Amino acid sequence: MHTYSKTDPILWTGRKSGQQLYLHEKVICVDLNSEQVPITNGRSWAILGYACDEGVKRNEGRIGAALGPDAIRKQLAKLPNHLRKNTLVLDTGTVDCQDGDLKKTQTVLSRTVTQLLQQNAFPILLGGGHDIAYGHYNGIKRYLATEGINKSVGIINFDAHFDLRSNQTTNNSGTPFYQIAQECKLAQSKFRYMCLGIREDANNSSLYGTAKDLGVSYVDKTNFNLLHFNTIKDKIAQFAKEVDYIYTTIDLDGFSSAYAPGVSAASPMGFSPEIVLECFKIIIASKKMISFDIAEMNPTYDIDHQTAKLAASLVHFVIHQSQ
Ligand SMILES: N=CN[C@@H](CCC(=O)O)C(=O)O
Ligand SMILES: [Mn+2]
Ligand SMILES: [Mn+2]
Repeated sequence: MHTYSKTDPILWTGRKSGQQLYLHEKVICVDLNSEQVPITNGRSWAILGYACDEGVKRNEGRIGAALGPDAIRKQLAKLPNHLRKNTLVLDTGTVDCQDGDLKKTQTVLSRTVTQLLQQNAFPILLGGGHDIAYGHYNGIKRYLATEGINKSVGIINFDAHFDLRSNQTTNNSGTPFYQIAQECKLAQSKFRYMCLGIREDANNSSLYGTAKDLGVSYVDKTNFNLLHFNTIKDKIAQFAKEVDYIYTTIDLDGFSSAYAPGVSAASPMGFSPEIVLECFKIIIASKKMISFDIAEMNPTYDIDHQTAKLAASLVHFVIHQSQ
C-alpha cells in the first residue's frame, strides 16, 4: 500500500537517436525518497504523477484517471526534444491513492510539490482527477509560507466546469476550488480564480451562484475561441497583473471530445486546443506561472491515445515556449 513511488524508466521509451533528439532520452527519473533533485544552472521541469480517481468516483464520474499519468508519460516520451542542454526534465515519480484515502493522497502530493519548489524545480503534475488541484495549490502555498514569501497566488483553470461544489458531505473532483475558497476565507485572503471555457450545459445555477458570490472571473465556452481572443487576452493580462504568482490547471474535459475523448465527463461542445495555446503564451509571458497541472486524463475511454497525445503536446508546448 504505497503512496509515493518512483517511475520505472521503461515508461520512457521511443525512437533511439543517441543524441537526445527525443524526450525519453532527455528525461531523468528521480526517486524523491532517496535521491536529491539534480542541480543545473538552467531550468528544471519536474513531472509528478497523481494516480488517483478516488475523487472522480466520489463525484459519480467514470473512473480510470488513476492510469492517466503513465498514459501521458508514454506519449511525452516519443516527442522531440528542442530544449537547451542545461534544461533538465525530471520524472519525480507518482503519488497514488490505492487505499482510497483521498485526503492523505492530497497531503502527500502537496508536500511533494513544496519539496520540488524548494529545490528550484518547476512542477508539472499529471492527473488523475481534478482533486489534484487542492493538493497542488496547498503545496504552492506551503512553499511560499516556508520561504517567508508573502505573495498572492491566482488560479487559472481551463475547464468546462467551475468545480465549486460544496464539500460538506465529501471532498471530490468537483470540490477543489470551493475548498480553496473556504481556506482563503479562513485566512482572510482574497480568492483569485479564473475559469476559461465554462459550459452552461455543464454547470447548474447553484454553481453559477457560488461563482458569483466568490467573485470568480470566467469566460463562457461560447466566447472561448480565437474570434474573441483580444478580449480573452486582456482578461488574462488583467488577472495576471493583480496576482504575484499563477498556478495554471487544465482539465482535459474542457476540450471538445473530438480532441479529448479520454476523460471522465466528455464535452462534445468543448473548446479547441488552439485557443488554449494562445492563452498559455500570455500566461508564460507574464513570467508569473509557478506551477502547472493537467487533470482528468482517463485512458480507459481514450481513442487511439488522442487525449494522452493532446496532454503530452500541451506539456511539450509549455516547456518549449518557456525557454
Ligand atoms: N471534475 C469534474 N467535475 C465535474 C464533473 C461533471 C460530470 O460528472 O458530469 C463537476 O463536478 O461538475
Ligand atoms: Mn471539468
Ligand atoms: Mn475540473
